[in-house]
Amino acid sequence: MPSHDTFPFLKGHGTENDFVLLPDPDGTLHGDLAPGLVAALCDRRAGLGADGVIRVVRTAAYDDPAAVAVRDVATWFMDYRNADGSVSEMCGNGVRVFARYLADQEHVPTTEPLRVGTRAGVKVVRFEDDGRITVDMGEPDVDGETKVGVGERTWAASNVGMGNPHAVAFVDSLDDAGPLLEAPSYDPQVYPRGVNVEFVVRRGERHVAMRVHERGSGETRSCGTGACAVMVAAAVADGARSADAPAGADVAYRVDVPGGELTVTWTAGGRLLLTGPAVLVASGQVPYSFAPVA
Ligand SMILES: N[C@@H](CCC[C@H](N)C(=O)O)C(=O)O
Repeated sequence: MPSHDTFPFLKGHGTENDFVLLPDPDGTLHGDLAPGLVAALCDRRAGLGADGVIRVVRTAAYDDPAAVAVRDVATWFMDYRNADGSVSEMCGNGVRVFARYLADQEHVPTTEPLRVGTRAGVKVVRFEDDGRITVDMGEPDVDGETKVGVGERTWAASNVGMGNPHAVAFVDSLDDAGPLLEAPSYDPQVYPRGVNVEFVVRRGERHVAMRVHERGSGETRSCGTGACAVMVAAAVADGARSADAPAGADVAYRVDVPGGELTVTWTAGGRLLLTGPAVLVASGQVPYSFAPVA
């Protein structure tokens, strides 16, 4: 039962990339959203368990420059935090779950495009007739080759920016990267703020499968920005699109992740559209006494 001793939460996921949502329309939780609280909420044994926390706040109620900058065009801002409490610019699965929350709980219309503020700019969301959600993820930043490693093994990787950083490595088998209990190694000069690393195999024509180790969260069951980065690396490697001259016909890839299936379309105009499911699974109240003191 809601009370001033508790704050509300919801739990949701997109292809099993799971999130704790904290409805905070008036921005009253901001001061309390310390990294320690985020990490405690995401703890799978002692907390609610999640890959990240998404605070749902009105742009008008948040003084982050990214929210202030988009107040004229977006009512809502996705304040995304990784499971370790760190801040990220963007989350492709999270923004679909965020949109699902707004539709179900805040009654935003699903018949027209929804503009969501994020630290990577405004994302336009469309609700599909089949229940899936499509997000215009913008134009990728394709920035050459780098290297990633796990233990003794290293792989060439494509550096693809999706608002957040990604390194995409094609491997012979998804098992090659091992259990991914630790973050893969990467070049800190290329990625001074860390990186999300995707391992990819081909499954067929315009069909790939991936695993991901997410910056700040470890191995997860899916990553929407990661699926976009993987699609871009695959389309460029296949000659389906060129990194330098992305204009052409729309190209769509199916991207399998451990938690399901995503579709990424690289439009003729050079933008990436990410389509996939988004569900809310639970809601409840967290006692303020749960919050760690430090
Ligand atoms: N799972 C997300 C990405 C979340 C942020 C990422 N870990 C980062 O630090 O950049 C997605 O679906 O895109």
